[in-house]
This record gives sequence, structure tokens and C-alpha cells, in this order.
Amino acid sequence: MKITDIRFGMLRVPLKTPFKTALRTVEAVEDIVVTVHTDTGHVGYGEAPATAVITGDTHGSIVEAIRKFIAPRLIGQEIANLNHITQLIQSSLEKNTSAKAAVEIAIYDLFGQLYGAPLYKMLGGGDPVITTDITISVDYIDKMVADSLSAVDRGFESLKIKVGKDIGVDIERVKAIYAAVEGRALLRLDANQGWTAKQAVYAICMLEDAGVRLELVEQPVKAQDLDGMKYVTERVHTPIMADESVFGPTEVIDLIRMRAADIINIKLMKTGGISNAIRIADIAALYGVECMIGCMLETSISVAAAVHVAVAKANVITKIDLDGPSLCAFNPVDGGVIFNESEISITDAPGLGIREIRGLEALPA
Ligand SMILES: C[C@H](N)C(=O)N[C@H](CCC(=O)O)C(=O)O
Ligand SMILES: [Mg+2]
Repeated sequence: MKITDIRFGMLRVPLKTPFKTALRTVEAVEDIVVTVHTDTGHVGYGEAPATAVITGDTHGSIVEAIRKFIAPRLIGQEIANLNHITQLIQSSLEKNTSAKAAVEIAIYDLFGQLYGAPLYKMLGGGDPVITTDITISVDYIDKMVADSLSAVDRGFESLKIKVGKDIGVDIERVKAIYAAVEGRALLRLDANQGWTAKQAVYAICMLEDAGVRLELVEQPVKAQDLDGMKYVTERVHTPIMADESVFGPTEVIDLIRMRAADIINIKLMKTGGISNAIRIADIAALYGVECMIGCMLETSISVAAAVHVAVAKANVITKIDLDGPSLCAFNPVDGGVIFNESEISITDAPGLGIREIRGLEALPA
């Protein structure tokens, strides 16, 4: 099975409700879809969101990175040589992790199709059913409480509460949600870099003292402020998780050795795809550090790939934040992983199992 062509499309899917974090507000998923074509007629699917505020990647940069730097190296390559292809992708240019991820996902999809096995089996196997949390956007307190109760009624047992807007209101937001859902759902907070280190310690200690039990707090301070992450991690009981602070394996090693966080959030769009996500999981396992696997605003194309990785690396990926498809107003994918609110399950279809993507707008090759 040899690569013959790489094509692009734009996928637009409205969100059920605006997604609001300390960094941005978004009303629709608008992602680049990559299809990798082969001489056997098999097609691999990948996806990349333009999360410029986190990865620096835009629609234009994703398409240009693939068109000019990645695709020319891959045409003619044999899918069976997976490690060689991932090395070609990763070394084709610096950064541009979302572009690399989209292409890698499509290549891994084809690798599974080549051997007639679902991707998670090619990655080592596991239990093909996992449970995700759901994100509660930062908003007025009453709205966040109502959204949290509605999520719990839909069966979500873990809520990822967005904070990081105003420290005083943030504390009240979390207290109100905790009181409303106590005993029915676990709470994770994600400040998306919105606090200073001292504010984070103040807020988390206030919540701890008030008896609010939090599963973890994600990325309390600026991405580059590793000293700030360490400062917070050392001063609170609640586990601290690094998200925007770590993209690839070497950054993860540095962060773990600094003891700057307790947990790592792996996202394919930060790692540049599946190969580095697996490396990070293996590194974390060596150090005895737990991981979450998360997503950006992505549909069930690229999130499916993250699900396969989560299943195969369940020994170390103990927390799942793969709610992108649940946030979308509809599922544009025919086939693939089944997203049913909090429960996500993988079928026996080869690769990612995607048959078709509805509503894809073709972009020039
Ligand atoms: C969608 C996911 N639950 C999530 O919250 N991801 C954010 C970043 C998403 C974005 O801004 O596109 C995160 O974990 O920080
Ligand atoms: Mg985060």
C-alpha cells in the first residue's frame, strides 16, 4: 500500500453551545480534514483544528505545512514502514504540531487498514470502551450550575469546569457547582493559564479549606511559567496537571524532572500526532506519572485517534477529556468510533473505521 496523494477539506460543525475558556470563545468547529490516498484505493483520514491561541497553528499554516513540507516527503512511501513515515513527518519542519498530527492520524488509520485491525489493537490492545468527562464553559455562575446539572443528568460523572477569568468569581463558581452536583460528579478545573501562581495557590487553598474536593486543577498559570507551575504544585494538596506547558516528549521529561506538575495532559494536536503521544505515555509510565488524554475543538475524526491511543495506553492514561464530539451539534462522520455522551466505544472496523465524512468542503490541492 503506497501513498499516492494527500488532499484537504474544510469541515464546519456548529457547537451545541458556545465554548468559552479563559483564552477564547468559539461557536463552531472549523477544522482542516486531511485525506491520504493510496495505490490500493484505501483512504486514511486525519483532522487538525486551528487552535492558534495554544498551538500557534492556523488554517493557512496547517495547509501550507502539509502541502509544502510534509506531503512531498510522503508520496510513494509504503504504509507498512510506519516508523519511517512518522520520522519523515516529525522531521519535515519545526513546530506545526497540528499539521503533523492530522497527517500522522491518517497514516495510522491506513496502517490499521493494511493489516485489517482496529488501530488500538495495532498499538497493543485494550478494553475498547472508555468514559469521558465534559467541559462546562466559563460563564455566569447560575449558567454554569445549570450546565453542570444538565451534564450530570445526561450521565456525565466527571465535569471539567473552565475557570481563570476572575479569581474571586472563580472560587464562587466552583463552590456553587460543587454544592449542586456533590456526590453525583467529580470536578476537574481548567484555568487555561488565567491565574498567577499566587492566585492559584490562594484559590485552590480556599476551595480545599471550604471542603470542595477537586480531582485536579489544569494549567493554572501561563504556559511558559514552569516555576509558577512548580510553585503551585508544591503548595496545594490538589493534583496539578500541565496542559499548555508541555507539547512534546522532551518538554514532558523536563517538567517531570522539575516536579512542576503531578499529571500530564496529552493532546495529539500538541504532540504532533500518535507517535509522540505514545512516547509521552511511555515516559510518564517510567516515572510513575499519570496522564490525561485531551482534545481541542475536534470532531470524531481526530478524537477517534485519541480514543484508540487512550485504550492502548490505559495503564498510564487514567483520565479522559475527549468531549469534542459531544460538544458538536452533529456528528459529520459515518463509521468510526461511537461517541454516546460519556461512553465512547471502538468497533472492530480496521484502522479508525471511518467510511465517509459528510459536508466536507474541498480545498485546492
Ligand atoms: C475540548 C476540551 N475539553 C478542552 O477543554 N480543551 C481545551 C482547549 C480547547 C480549545 O481551546 O480549543 C483545554 O484543555 O485547554
Ligand atoms: Mg486545558
